[in-house]
Amino acid sequence: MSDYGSGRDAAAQPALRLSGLSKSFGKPAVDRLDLTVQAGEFYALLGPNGAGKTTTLRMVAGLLPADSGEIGIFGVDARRQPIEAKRITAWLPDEPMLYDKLDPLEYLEFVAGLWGVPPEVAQERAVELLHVLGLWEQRFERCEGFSRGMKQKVALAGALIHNPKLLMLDEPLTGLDAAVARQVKDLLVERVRAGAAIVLTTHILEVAERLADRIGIIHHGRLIAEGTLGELRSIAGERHSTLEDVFLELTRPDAVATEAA
Ligand SMILES: Nc1ncnc2c1ncn2[C@@H]1O[C@H](COP(=O)(O)OP(=O)(O)OP(=O)(O)O)[C@@H](O)[C@H]1O
Repeated sequence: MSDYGSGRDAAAQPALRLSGLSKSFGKPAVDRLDLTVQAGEFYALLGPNGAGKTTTLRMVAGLLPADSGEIGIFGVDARRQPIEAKRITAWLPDEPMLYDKLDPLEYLEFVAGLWGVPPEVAQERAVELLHVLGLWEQRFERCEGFSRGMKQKVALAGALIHNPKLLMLDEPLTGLDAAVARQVKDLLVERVRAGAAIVLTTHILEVAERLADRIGIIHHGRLIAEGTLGELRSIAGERHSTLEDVFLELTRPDAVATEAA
């Protein structure tokens, strides 16, 4: 059974449904974006620099007000019920901020407190996350002395401490060495298997190719293609065999928008 099921209504709803989501900073950054991700699905959101990925994730996480459109998270209207939506959503920014004077255990205790997680539950989850992410030995060391990858793992643990059902992860694997990246990937796959949904942005196309159930390509704030790797290959044309080929074909400046646009 799913670890995340909380009644029939939540189970029947997509984990994330964006409809006509828009945000402009003078010019459109996200432009009438429609996107649906199901529970138990690993979704990779790809796009060139400045395509609108981070802006999209920040709106879903409730950190940036949308200009228009709808954001549904397991049936919760995130624009009208932001607190309820945040309770079930994790947000990992591309450059996470930690409280450097805290050690990982203290940090997780602090974050769990913000979410109102009961201390005994928080303690159990913190122990598990620190073990899974290979941070147990460093649990009493201040984060200020940590490498970037270690800080990234502490931030990820913090993002997961309230057992969110939807994980919005902005470049979670960038800059991690192979061993650390493997730990993080394994943890994410395990969460998806347990019924959570993940939306992950990455410029590492191999990550999307290997992990994602579906891939969306965003360009100029619009979803220009979406599907499994096989489906994207047929959209781009059969001669494009790798995701890199497909991505470069679909996002080249003179490419014609596809059916997903
Ligand atoms: N706070 C802001 N103020 C003004 N413009 C912004 C702001 N945030 C994003 N933008 C603009 O919105 C567009 C989309 O940016 P966004 O950060 O969402 O892209 P991205 O796909 O995440 O890019 P990258 O892959 O480089 O991280 C860009 O043109 C960017 O300059």
